[in-house]
Amino acid sequence: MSDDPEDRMLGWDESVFRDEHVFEIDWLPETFKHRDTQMETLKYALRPAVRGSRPLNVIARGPPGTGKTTAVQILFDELTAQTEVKTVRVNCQMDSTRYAVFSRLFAEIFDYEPPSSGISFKKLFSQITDKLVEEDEVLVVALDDVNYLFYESEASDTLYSLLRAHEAHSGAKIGVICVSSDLELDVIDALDTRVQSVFRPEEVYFNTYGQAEIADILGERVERGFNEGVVGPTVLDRVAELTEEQGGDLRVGIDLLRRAGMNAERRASRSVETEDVEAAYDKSKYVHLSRRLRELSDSETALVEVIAAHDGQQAGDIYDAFSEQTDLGYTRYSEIINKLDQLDIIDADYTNVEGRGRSRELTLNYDADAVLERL
Ligand SMILES: Nc1ncnc2c1ncn2[C@@H]1O[C@H](COP(=O)(O)OP(=O)(O)OP(=O)(O)O)[C@@H](O)[C@H]1O
Repeated sequence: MSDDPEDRMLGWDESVFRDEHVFEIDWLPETFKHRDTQMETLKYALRPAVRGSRPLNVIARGPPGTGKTTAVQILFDELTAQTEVKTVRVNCQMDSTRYAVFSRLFAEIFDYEPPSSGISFKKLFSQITDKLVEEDEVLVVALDDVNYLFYESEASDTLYSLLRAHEAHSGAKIGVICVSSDLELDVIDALDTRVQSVFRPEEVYFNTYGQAEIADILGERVERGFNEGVVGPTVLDRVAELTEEQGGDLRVGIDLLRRAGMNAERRASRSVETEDVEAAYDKSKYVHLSRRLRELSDSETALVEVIAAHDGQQAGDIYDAFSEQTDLGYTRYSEIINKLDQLDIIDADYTNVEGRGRSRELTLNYDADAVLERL
């Protein structure tokens, strides 16, 4: 083996990382900086629950990766540890219908799944509310990524049932926190009027972090995640800068740090340099895309694949290619297009086509290879 340190490999027991877990997506930060105002409003809204009353409802909005889920998680952990309030966070990407949301509530409240043979929604609903009344419990439900309920046209029914629970079953006390990262979606406006008349939420906005805030927040991860002196201020600033360029989603920064650390180890270096960050950026900048693609159904994934192969073509022509693979009708096809458009995976803009009137042109918002690699 050569003596050149560049050619050396790090031993198994040598690492730039002190604790790699802090770069995992579900790691809950110990300090939650730059979110005091948002946390105060959330606490204000939830305080009645601690006194045994129905809390205020909340809409928490803001771009991806600005700490909305973390805020809810921290508050829910506190409520569970210190009070009698029951809390459930529903991930609406996974549970995107009213029935699925209530099945999740059932499972969390009873500690076992509802019968797999299926029971009517009415029964599911009344078992949950009966139990809350019986135990005199207040339930706070966070509908995380609530925008997915809108994409499936399930939002109004779901919220209506949750918000009217106290009337339908006298005394059931439920508060709702709607979390949305779709800034183009006006949650209240998009609900049926019957829901609007009972939904007057407090609004909490999670603004994008600035570069200095990003560096400050990521600094904590660096301290906990890397050994001392591995990541210097120049590297941290570059990570913060690139994260801001990608819309300020902290996930990009966290992923960049981890990948840069791995790149440094590959070079057998004990410190992370900006070149390791630059090399990681090509992968890290796609964290949004990976996350969105991961949650798609089989037919949605199939359509993304077809669009990748026919990027920029008209919706009608792409449907011809798509229908060779699936037996979905044009209506469902259009719904999937709308969803992919709302998720920013594609653009579906109307254009005038000679002799055919107005038609939608479907283009991927990302490099086709980057998309296909992640499906
Ligand atoms: N102020 C903060 N301090 C420390 N870590 C943070 C902070 N804000 C966000 N994070 C971290 O950034 C990542 C993304 O945060 P989170 O999931 O809460 O964002 P979000 O706004 O809910 O995103 P989305 O809308 O895409 O679901 C998480 O790993 C979280 O720990």
